[in-house]
Amino acid sequence: MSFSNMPVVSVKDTTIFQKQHVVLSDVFFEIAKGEFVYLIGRTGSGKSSLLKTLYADLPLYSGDITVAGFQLYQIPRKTIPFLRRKIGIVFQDFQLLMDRTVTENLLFAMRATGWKDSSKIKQRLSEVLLKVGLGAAGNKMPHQLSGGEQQRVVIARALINEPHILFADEPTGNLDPQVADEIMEIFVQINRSGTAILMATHNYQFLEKYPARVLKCENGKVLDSNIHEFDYRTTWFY
Ligand SMILES: Nc1ncnc2c1ncn2[C@@H]1O[C@H](COP(=O)(O)OP(=O)(O)OP(=O)(O)O)[C@@H](O)[C@H]1O
Repeated sequence: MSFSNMPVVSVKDTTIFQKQHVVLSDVFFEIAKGEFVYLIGRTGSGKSSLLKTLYADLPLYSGDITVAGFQLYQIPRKTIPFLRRKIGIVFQDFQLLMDRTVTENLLFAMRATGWKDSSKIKQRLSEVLLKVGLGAAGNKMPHQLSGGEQQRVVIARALINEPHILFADEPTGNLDPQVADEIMEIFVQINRSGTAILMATHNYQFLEKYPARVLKCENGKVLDSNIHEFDYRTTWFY
């Protein structure tokens, strides 16, 4: 298989742990380049633990995971920043530096990931801000922005290095429904331009409005709508 056909995420025979506690076992799935996949399941079912393992925030003790070409089993600590440059991460809580402007927040992430050329930095800054509909907000402080706008900045930050995949952990969990919808629309646009997305969500309206493959954490396993038949609506309680 040539590298260009390789899945962006490949998980084989993996166990997901929180400390010594097994959260998920026998996990197998792949995510193709440019694919959009939802991650659902009741609270405590293991969605965040799975995502954290995929972006190497939790160690992989058992199984075989490759993300954006990086093997995660025993990945050296010094390699993790290079993995993180190939992926984007968006959380529910916005995690911006509150004492810095939007531009400074993005610059901080760019410098941390090796950007040096000031004209390229300027160009990429305006590209990512435009992508999230914040072309004019560069000089604002986070507290001058709404929750939805702050989340847009986080998405812009996650896009800086043209990630192969975005991992989003309930990215609209703190937003009201209208704003959540606008943020979801941004993810859809990002996906249409070729970036794979794995999004944990409790918002089943997204699944109805933007149908896509679903991975579901349930009873310590991960079910895959490509393989298993399940109706997410009848089990959507948490
Ligand atoms: N830091 C931690 N230390 C120990 N156990 C943890 C930790 N974080 C989560 N867990 C446990 O791991 C299991 C899975 O939790 P996880 O946060 O992955 O679920 P989740 O599906 O993302 O839930 P939610 O929808 O509420 O975000 C739960 O039993 C939880 O109590």
